[in-house]
Amino acid sequence: TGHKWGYGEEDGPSAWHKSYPIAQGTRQSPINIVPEEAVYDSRLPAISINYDNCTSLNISNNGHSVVVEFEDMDDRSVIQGGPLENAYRLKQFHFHWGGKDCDGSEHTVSGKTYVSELHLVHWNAVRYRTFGEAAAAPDGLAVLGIFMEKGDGHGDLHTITDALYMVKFKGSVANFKGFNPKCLLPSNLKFWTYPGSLTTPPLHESVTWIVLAEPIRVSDKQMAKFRMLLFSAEEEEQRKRMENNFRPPQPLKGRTVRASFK
Ligand SMILES: CCCCNCc1ccc(S(N)(=O)=O)cc1
Ligand SMILES: [Zn+2]
Repeated sequence: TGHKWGYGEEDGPSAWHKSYPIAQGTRQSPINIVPEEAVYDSRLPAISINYDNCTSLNISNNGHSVVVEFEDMDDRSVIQGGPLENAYRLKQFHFHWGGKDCDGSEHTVSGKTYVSELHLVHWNAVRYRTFGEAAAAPDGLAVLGIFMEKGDGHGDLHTITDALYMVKFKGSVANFKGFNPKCLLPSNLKFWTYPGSLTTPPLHESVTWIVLAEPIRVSDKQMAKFRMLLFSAEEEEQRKRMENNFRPPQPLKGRTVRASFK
C-alpha cells in the first residue's frame, strides 16, 4: 500500500518526491497553460463525449477528495476524439479546491487560478484490461479538466453539493445512482491538450490531459459545502477540513500544449 501523503506542511506536494521520485519527472501535472504559447492544431478533431448511458454507483471521501465512481465494465460512457486514438471509459470524477477563493484549481491559465477544478477520469480499455494497469501506462488515462469559477449557483452541481454531508469523513461511501456528469460540461468544448500525469501520488505519467477553456460556475454556498468535508476519519482526534487539496503547477520540461482553437 502506498506511503501516506497529503496536502499539509510535512506530507504535501513538496514532500511527495521522497516516496514518489517520478514527482520530478519530465511529464508531470498540473501545469500553467499560457494560451499565447499553445500551438493551434487544426487537425485536432472535436472531443466526443458520450455519457448518455453512464451508470454512477457511489460518492465517497477517500481522504484526499470527494469521488463519484461509475460502472466501467463496458463502453457505456466514453470520451473519444480530440488527441485520443481510442475510446476511453469513464471511471470516476472528483474535485480539487481551495480554502478561500484565492486559489483551488490545479491547472492555471497565464497564472490565473480558479476556485476549483473538476476532473473526469477515463481509462483506455481498448489496450488495457484494468484501470490500475492503464493508470501505469503512458497512453492509459485521459482526464477531462474543467475549471470552476465563482458565480451564481450551478443548476446541477447542487445534486453533488447536497450529497456531500453523507461523506463528511474519510472512508465514508454513499449510494449515488442516476447522476449523469454530462450536465456539468460547459457549452463550449474547446480545449488545450498535453501529455501529463496524475496530480496526486503515485503521480504516474499516464495521462493525456484535455483541459476545457470555458469554466463552469459554482456559488459561494456550494463551495462552502465542499469545505465542510474532512481529510480526517470519524475516529481521528484532530479534525482537518478538506481544502487546498491541489498540487501547484509543475515544470513544462519542453512539452507542447496544443489548442483546438485559435
Ligand atoms: C494506480 C492507482 C491510481 C489511483 N489514482 C487515481 C487518480 C486518478 C486521477 C487523478 S488526477 N487528479 O490526476 O485526475 C489522480 C489519481
Ligand atoms: Zn484530480
